[in-house]
Parts: sequence; structure tokens; C-alpha cells
Amino acid sequence: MRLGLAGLGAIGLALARRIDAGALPGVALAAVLSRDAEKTRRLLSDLIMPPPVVAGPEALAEAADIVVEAAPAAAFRPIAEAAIARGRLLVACSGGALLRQPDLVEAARMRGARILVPTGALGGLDVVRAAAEGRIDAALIETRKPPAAWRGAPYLETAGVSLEGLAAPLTLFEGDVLAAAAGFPANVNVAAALALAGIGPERTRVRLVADPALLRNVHHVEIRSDAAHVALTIEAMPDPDNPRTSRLTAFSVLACLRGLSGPLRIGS
Ligand SMILES: NC(=O)C1=CN([C@@H]2O[C@H](COP(=O)(O)OP(=O)(O)OC[C@H]3O[C@@H](n4cnc5c(N)ncnc54)[C@H](O)[C@@H]3O)[C@@H](O)[C@H]2O)C=CC1
Ligand SMILES: O=C([O-])CC(=O)C(=O)O
Repeated sequence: MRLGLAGLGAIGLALARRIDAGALPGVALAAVLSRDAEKTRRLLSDLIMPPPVVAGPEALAEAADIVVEAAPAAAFRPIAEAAIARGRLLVACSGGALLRQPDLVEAARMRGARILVPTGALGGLDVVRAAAEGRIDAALIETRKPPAAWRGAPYLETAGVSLEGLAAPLTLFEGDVLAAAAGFPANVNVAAALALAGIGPERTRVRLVADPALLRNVHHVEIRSDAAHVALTIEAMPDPDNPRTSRLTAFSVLACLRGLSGPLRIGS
């Protein structure tokens, strides 16, 4: 299986290193895409595998059977479009960007492409999808992260909110997933995945909290349905270089790729 990897940050680089270490037999990293081609070559120079091609969105999709998107939300569309146009399987980490551009799902249907949103830094999407086959009455996700994780969020910049010297937990946002994805594109991909798995972005509620006492990113999900009530808390270790992103995300993509390529897959 040939893999095309868009983005070489917290998720992409961790993934490339694991593949290089032999974590996914039968999967070859064929091409990568990042913002800065020179930096990309430098980042890849310590890998043992034959160096992947450094490509733009079109060449990336051309060279791959599976395109893993792990780039900023703002870069999502051309990467996704190129993969979809070629009927590829697109593994989309920027679930919030997908949520805001639902025409891409229709385009995938027309082209026979598939889009897979990995569970990422969350968990429990299997039970949410199962519950969605019945009736879900309410879905809520609360994400609490240390202040550094929220830095640069457009919502805070527009509102002129600074988290410098924050001494107590501060609720930054309460509302629906669509508004959250616009205001906090680097932090609510888990909420987007939850909404897509369950009752959609308008009915899924989000609360975002900056908490200076935290060392981990904490996601708490509550689902009320006619089949089960679910309460789930994930305390995830932040990536050492990117405090917005939990280390679990790259592992989730790895597990997802293993499920696609290996002989045994657990969970629905
Ligand atoms: N589904 C989930 O649970 C999670 C999803 N994410 C999302 O996944 C995506 C990647 O996350 P991270 O690896 O943490 O981000 P990152 O910021 O650490 O890395 C992003 C990478 O994309 C590259 N890049 C920047 N502009 C680009 C462009 N125009 N075209 C191509 N590449 C470009 C950067 O050079 C960098 O290598 C983000 O959208 C993030 O919000 C992050 C955490 C959890
Ligand atoms: O990594 C996390 O904990 C979650 C995250 O950033 C996101 O959902 O975008």
C-alpha cells in the first residue's frame, strides 16, 4: 500500500517515524507534502527508508493509494480535492475542516473515493455510531486544555482574549460544533468527529475550557440515547512540540492504517 502524507507536524512526523521503524509492514511512504519543501527534506533526512517524493497535492494523490491529511485546516481543501478526484482513500485528521466543507463528501460519493475520519485524540466513536442507529437525544463534549494549547485560536484573537497569566479555569466557548470549528480549528477536530459519528454539528454541544492547572488535554463526552448512556473521559498527553495536539492522535492514525492493511481489525 502506497501512502501519501500531507503535513509533517505533530501527527505527520510521528507517523513517518513509526512507518520508518517498520510499524506497518506492507505500507510504504511514497510521497509527502508540507509547507516548506526544504524543511521537509531536512526532517526526512534521518529516516532509513528510501526518501519519499516531496510533492504538491496533485502529485501526492497520484503517487498514493491512501492519502493521510495531517495539515492545518486552512490547507485541507486542495489536499482533499486532489485525493477525491483520483478516487483515493482520504484519512482526514482535520475533521473540523471537513465538517465545514460537506460538498467534499458529495464529491467523494461521485468519484467513488472514501473519506475516513480517524478517532484521533478521542475515543468511543464506535459506541456513538452504534447509538446513532437508534435515537440519540443529547451529545456533549467538553475539552479542557492548558492555556498554551489555545494560543492562536481565531475566536480568541477576534475577541481580543489573552490567556497570559491565567490563574483559574476559563470557559472560552459554549455552542455548537460548526461555530467551534470556525473559531478553534486546531482544537475541535475531536468534536467534529463526534458530531459526524452522532447527531451532527448543530445538535452536538461543545464547551471549551482553558485550565492552567492541567498538564493533559482532557476530553469528556456525554451521550444520552435510547440504547445507552455514555460518559467517557480521555486524559491525553500533549505532543511535546505542539501543545494543541495530543500524542494519541498519531497513534490513532497508525492504528487506523493497521486496521486497513492487516489481516485482523477490532471494533466497528
Ligand atoms: N482528529 C484529531 O483528533 C486531531 C486533529 N488534529 C488536526 O490535524 C491536523 C494536523 O495536526 P498537527 O500535526 O498537530 O499540526 P502541526 O501544526 O503540528 O503540523 C502541521 C504540518 O502541516 C504543514 N503545513 C502548514 N501549512 C501547510 C500547507 N499549506 N500545506 C501543506 N502542509 C502545510 C506544517 O509545515 C506542518 O508540518 C490539524 O488540522 C489539527 O488541527 C490535531 C489533533 C487532533
Ligand atoms: O489533540 C487533541 O487533544 C484534540 C485536538 O487538538 C483537536 O480535536 O483538534
